[in-house]
Amino acid sequence: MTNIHFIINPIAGSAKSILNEGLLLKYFDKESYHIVVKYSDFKKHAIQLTLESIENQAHIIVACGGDGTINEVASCLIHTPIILGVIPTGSGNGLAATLNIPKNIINAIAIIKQQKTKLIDAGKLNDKMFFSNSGIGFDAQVVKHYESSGQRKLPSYIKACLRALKSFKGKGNIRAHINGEELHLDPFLIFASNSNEMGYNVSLTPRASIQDGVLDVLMVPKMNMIKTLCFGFLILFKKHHLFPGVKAYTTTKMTLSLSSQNVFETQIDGEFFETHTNIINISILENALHVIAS
Ligand SMILES: Nc1ncnc2c1ncn2[C@@H]1O[C@H](COP(=O)(O)OP(=O)(O)OP(=O)(O)O)[C@@H](O)[C@H]1O
Repeated sequence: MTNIHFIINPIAGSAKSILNEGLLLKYFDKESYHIVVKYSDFKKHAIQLTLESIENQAHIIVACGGDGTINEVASCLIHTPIILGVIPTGSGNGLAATLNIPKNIINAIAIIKQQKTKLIDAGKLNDKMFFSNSGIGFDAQVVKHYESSGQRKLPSYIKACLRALKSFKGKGNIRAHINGEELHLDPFLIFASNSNEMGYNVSLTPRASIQDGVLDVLMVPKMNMIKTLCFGFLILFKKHHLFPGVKAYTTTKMTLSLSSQNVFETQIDGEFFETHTNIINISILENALHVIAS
C-alpha cells in the first residue's frame, strides 16, 4: 500500500485548476493507495503540511502548484527517502518542464502512478533551498513587481518585466568569488540555475542539468536600455551567453558580497526574498532529492 499525500496550492496559476480530492480519488484506487489530500491556506503553509505528512509516514508527497509550492514541499524532503511528485498547476511551471511532466493534469497523474524516479541536485542560497533557480538583480526585481501585482498570469509577468526594466538601478559594486576567480561587478543579473527552464519555455541556462552536480551561472553586466533589449532578444534564440560582457560558468559554489551593509534582494524559485546579510553563499547539494519524472 503506497501512502501518497497531495498538497494543493489553490491559488497557483489561474486558480482554476480542475484538480481536487474527488478527481484524485478517481485515479488512485483504495486497494493500492492510502491517499491524503491537503490544501495550503497561505504562503509557506505547504511547509507545515509537508512536515505533518512526513510524520504520518508518507511515501510520496505530491506538490500541486508551481515552482513556489514545489520549493516549499521539496525543501522538507532533502536527503530523505520520501519521493516528491509534481502536478503542475502553477503559472510558469519551470521545474515540471525540466522533469518532462506535462501540464495536462490527467497525464501528470499517469506519470506519478508510473513512479519512475530520479535523484536530483538542489541549490542552496544561504539557508534556503532552490530546485530550479535563484538570482539577484533584474530577475529579483521582476519577481518583486510580479508579486505586488497580485496576478499570476503571463501578461502580469510581461508587465512586471517592463516595470523592472524602467525602474532597475542595481546595487553596484558586488564582489563575486567563483571557481577561484574574484570579480568586481555592477550586474544587471547574476543567475544561478539547477534546471534548464525558468517557465513559459524560457531559459537562461539551456545546458543546465538537474543531475550533473553543478550549478550553471550567468553573470550579465549592467547595460544601457538598447543593449538590454538586444540581450533580451537573444534569449529567445538561446544565444544570450554570446552577448559581449556576459559570462557563463558551471560551479559547485559561489559567494557574492556587498561592501556596504546593504542586504540583497533575490528571487528563489520565482519567489522574492530579501537576505538578512550582505553576503550570499550559493552552493549545490548533489543527489539531494528523489523525484518522479517522465
Ligand atoms: N491559499 C493560499 N493563499 C495565498 N497564497 C498561497 C496559498 N497557498 C500557497 N500560497 C503561496 O502562493 C505562492 C505561489 O505559488 P506557486 O509558485 O506554486 O504558483 P505560481 O506562482 O502560479 O507558479 P510558478 O511559480 O510556476 O510561476 C507561493 O508563495 C505559495 O506559498
